[in-house]
Amino acid sequence: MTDGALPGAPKPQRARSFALAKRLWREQITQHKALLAWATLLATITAAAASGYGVVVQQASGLLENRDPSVLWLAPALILGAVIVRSVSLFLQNLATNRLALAIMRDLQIAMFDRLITADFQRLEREPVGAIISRFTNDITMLREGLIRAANNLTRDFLTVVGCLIVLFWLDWALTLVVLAVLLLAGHPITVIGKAIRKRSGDIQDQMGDVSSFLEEGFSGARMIKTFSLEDWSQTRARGRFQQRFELLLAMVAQRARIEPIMEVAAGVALAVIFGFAGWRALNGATELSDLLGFIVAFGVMSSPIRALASLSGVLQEGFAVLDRVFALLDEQPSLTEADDAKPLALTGGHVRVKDVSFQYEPGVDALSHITLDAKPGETIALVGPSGSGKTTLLNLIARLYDPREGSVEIDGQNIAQAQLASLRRQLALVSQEVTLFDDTIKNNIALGKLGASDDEIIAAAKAADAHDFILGLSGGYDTQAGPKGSNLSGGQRQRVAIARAILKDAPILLLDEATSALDAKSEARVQHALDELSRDRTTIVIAHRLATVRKADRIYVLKAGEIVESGDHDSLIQESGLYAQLSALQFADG
Ligand SMILES: Nc1ncnc2c1ncn2[C@@H]1O[C@H](COP(=O)(O)OP(=O)(O)OP(=O)(O)O)[C@@H](O)[C@H]1O
Repeated sequence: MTDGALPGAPKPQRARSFALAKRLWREQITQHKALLAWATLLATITAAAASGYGVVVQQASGLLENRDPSVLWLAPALILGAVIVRSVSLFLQNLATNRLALAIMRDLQIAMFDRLITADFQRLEREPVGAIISRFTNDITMLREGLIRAANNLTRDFLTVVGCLIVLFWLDWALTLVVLAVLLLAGHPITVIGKAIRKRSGDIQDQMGDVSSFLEEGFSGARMIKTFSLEDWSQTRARGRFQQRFELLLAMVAQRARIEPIMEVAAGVALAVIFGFAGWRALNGATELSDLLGFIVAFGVMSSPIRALASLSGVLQEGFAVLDRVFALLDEQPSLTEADDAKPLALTGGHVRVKDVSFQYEPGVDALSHITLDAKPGETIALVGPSGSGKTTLLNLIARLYDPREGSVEIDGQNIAQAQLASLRRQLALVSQEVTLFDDTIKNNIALGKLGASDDEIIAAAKAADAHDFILGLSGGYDTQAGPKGSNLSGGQRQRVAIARAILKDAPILLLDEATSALDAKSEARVQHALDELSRDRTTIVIAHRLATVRKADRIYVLKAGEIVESGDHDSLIQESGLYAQLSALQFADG
């Protein structure tokens, strides 16, 4: 270890920025080679035209000094020529760099979406939806701005500065060295400010994610907030977050605002030096006036891109902070993966066996411990138990949304951890009390059960789910929009649409989380009828809340604190007078 860094220690910021920029270049920017070449060419033309101003002025002044009449047409022509070339190339370059930045943002968004939509369920559950959305909106906007500024400044402005410096050296190398020394002195504080901005920028993006998830939660819980009169409470919470945002952004702006004055002072000092140094030499006859004029014009042209480059360091640091987040997301590895030699699940009847399964969400805390259960083809198995006993977790393990820590889940004798995920999920239909409908037509919502299903198949599924009549009663029939999260439908209607979707899927194994939400008696009867229809001839594992369901079940497993404490049919469990008998007395009292 020559640099004294500890193994595994975070890289210094500069090395990290370099690595991020290199990766962005390799993975994203070079995907658009033609656009990149075009933008660079235009930036070079723009820069050359700008740095040419100094030469034009120097030549024109020389002609004037010699009283050469050609100055009358040559000087304006050269200046106009340079202006026109610069304007046109500036316009085209702006278009090209924006296009490049937008294309990179599009590609990053696609890559982020692909990564997230295929990520583990556990990972998706961990991050609030608002924070995920903020990655696609706020992060990407910041990155786009940074990239456009970088693309413009790093090429055009950097080349302009280089061009001007060449002209300056050509006109007066000694003076140029003095000016450079002044400007380099200003570079140090700007680097320090850039580092501070980078640190804050990461915090700002995290906080934006927090604000977004707060907004998402707040507005999706509008019904609760209104009925509990929680508007004031909500406003207070919102104010706190917006205030925090205000303070974070203000601190950032205060950092950024220091850059301009530093550059202003540096430019002023440089100009003073130019006049002092050059004036002294002009008085001694060592400098021509035309050279001095040319020098001042070239310096003037150079100072605006130098300022832009200085403020760019802040923007770049913000961009790097976001880029860090984006690449960290793209590098996430799913923990739940498909084995290399995974085979499609070959279904013979839909026999589900859970063998000695244990699972933990938090290390050291068993959410499920040594669970063994058996659901033979066509059987209905009921899971019953107090809240938090692990029923939902068990269904999630069967759907392989999580992998068990110990033990295995088998379907028709095949360990699902060794089967191709898509083939496993094809054999399962999950109907949860939390219905997911999209803001699309009812027809399309049902068709998600089997993409490409014919209208006849969709209608048959809706009929079996007892949804056909209510759908026909809607103004647009099957083409009625379900509204955001299905808000145009009633709770019972939403559930029947979800059941129709599961019927259309026609999977041999049904995982059912029975609705506990208060549907009115008529609505509940219809949903129940639809569920009975769905579970016929399928292996059904149901989190049961109704007496009718448990009575009908071939076997009931009673869970308590992640363990199966009793199993058997309704009558035998009642006779045992254990937990089931107690739960049954409480829970199914009405039945
Ligand atoms: N995503 C999670 N992260 C951490 N712990 C979790 C998570 N989901 C559930 N748990 C914990 O695991 C245990 C089992 O939860 P689970 O949701 O499976 O219970 P349940 O029997 O379905 O409860 P309910 O009937 O109330 O829906 C609980 O103690 C719960 O707090």
